Amino acid sequence: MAEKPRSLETLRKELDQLDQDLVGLLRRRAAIVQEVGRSKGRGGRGTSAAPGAAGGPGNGFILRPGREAEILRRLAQAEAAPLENGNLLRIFREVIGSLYGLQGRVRIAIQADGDRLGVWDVARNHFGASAQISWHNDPGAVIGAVCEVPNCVGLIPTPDDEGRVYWWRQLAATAGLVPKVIGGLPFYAIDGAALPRRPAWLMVGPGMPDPSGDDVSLVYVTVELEEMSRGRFIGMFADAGLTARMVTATAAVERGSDPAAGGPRDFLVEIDDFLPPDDPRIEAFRRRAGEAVSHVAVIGAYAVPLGAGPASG
Ligand SMILES: C=C(O[C@@H]1C=C(C(=O)O)C=C[C@H]1O)C(=O)O
Repeated sequence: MAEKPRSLETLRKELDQLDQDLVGLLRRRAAIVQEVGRSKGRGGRGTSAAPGAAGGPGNGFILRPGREAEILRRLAQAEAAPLENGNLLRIFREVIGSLYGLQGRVRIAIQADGDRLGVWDVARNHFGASAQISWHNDPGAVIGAVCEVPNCVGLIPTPDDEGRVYWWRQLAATAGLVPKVIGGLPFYAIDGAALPRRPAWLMVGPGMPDPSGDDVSLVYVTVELEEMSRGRFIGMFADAGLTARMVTATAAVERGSDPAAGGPRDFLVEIDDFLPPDDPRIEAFRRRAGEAVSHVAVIGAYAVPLGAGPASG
């Protein structure tokens, strides 16, 4: 005999009970997040990050995109049907974002001088509806906010060959508080669409990020040779055991020299792997390049977005 369909009243009672159960689980999660916050405040990092990681050891920077990427990757594998996976991820992003406040106040500084709607959506889908967003006209202002405002994360469009604002050079400075790239957005797509491997926006924070297990590092190099083809440059990384791709390079004119005269240029490359600043392969690259390069610096890393296609270029 077929089971008698349950009445609307019974089904709703069951939903009410499940909602109560979910609240109980969220309360438990919130209590643990508070404890993590206290541990960071005591100087514990609560993560297995490299020295010099986000905020510097003991600084207690709240937001750890590497750890969050790990969480989301695990959830993306969870059996959620009939709930769609993108919606599950969105719910958990809201859970994570709404609990930041238990550790302290997180702020998001975004560089957007034109259309704000797209990046607003990206930021809200990631940091949640309670995200405190401020807008800035140029990357320098975003980097300034990251340096001055506690627990502030910057969002700046990923550099490309079109851009003529070389803000990423600031991340290779050798003195003072030097912000680093700590992640990229969007990290997931609610509708399950394929995301580009190189995210459209870079997250900037006050120190090196935590590794997430599948990362791309960004490396800054000043090239002294006038004649340095991109191919030869990338080949020197390969000789050091690193898979590098060119992101962009400064124009000679930006460096205040005569473009016709050539001269040193700053290159931004990305490398498949998480590179701590003292990775021996960076030292190997430096030795291999010799006098051709004068300054090499890891300026951060981002977690490869969920479901991103293979690297190109
Ligand atoms: C709880 C932590 O702080 C933040 C909140 C997280 C969470 O809610 O799971 C994860 C990483 C951090 O951005 C942590 O560092 O583990």
